[in-house]
Amino acid sequence: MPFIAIPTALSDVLILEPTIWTDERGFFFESYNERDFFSATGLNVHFVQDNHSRSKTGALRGLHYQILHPQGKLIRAVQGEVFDVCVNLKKGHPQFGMWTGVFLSAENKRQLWVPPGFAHGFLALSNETEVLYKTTDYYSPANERCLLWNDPLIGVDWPLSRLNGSNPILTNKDLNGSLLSQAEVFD
Ligand SMILES: Cc1cn([C@H]2C[C@H](O)[C@@H](COP(=O)(O)OP(=O)(O)O[C@H]3O[C@@H](C)C(=O)[C@@H](O)[C@H]3O)O2)c(=O)[nH]c1=O
Repeated sequence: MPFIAIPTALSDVLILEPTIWTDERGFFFESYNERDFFSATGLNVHFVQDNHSRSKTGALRGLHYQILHPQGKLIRAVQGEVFDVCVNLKKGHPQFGMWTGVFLSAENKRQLWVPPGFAHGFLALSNETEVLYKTTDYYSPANERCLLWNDPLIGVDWPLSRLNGSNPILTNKDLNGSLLSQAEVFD
């Protein structure tokens, strides 16, 4: 099996762990394979966009989602490490408002599958952290929404102790995210 799917605390959110082939030259692995993704998840997804961002230690991006054009995301770090978080925003779902977080790093090569219907964000834990992710729908600025990263009602346990006393670095958009109680969510 080229990769294994590991469940998380949130239903439908999966950690994918690839098989790594190493030899004297270095390593090789299939970072994405549509057929194996289907075998492991039962999902027939179609990715239409790849994104790549670089972040400094302490950069916190999120928690983002798109209404009307929700995106499923397959996320991995190719340099450094992130704490990657998602929050279930499906109205009426038993896990509505619940979060899970996973460390993704260039070293562990883990990927996180975040289905449509979730807000997503990450905290960079090393300088020059590079994150790549595939999305199932296109960027749609008009539908972009931001959930407040530190909404006490959600209570994400960000590993801020890893920042050695510094505050997370956030954009104005992210500093002004909505509280869950006021956020637009998915029907
Ligand atoms: C997300 C995105 C941004 N942009 C542009 C808009 C803006 O000028 C610039 C930076 O955008 P942002 O500040 O929104 O980038 P960022 O904060 O990295 O946004 C991303 O955060 C993570 C957590 C996600 O889950 C993504 O879906 C996305 O929302 O890039 C695109 O052209 N296409 C895109 O798909």
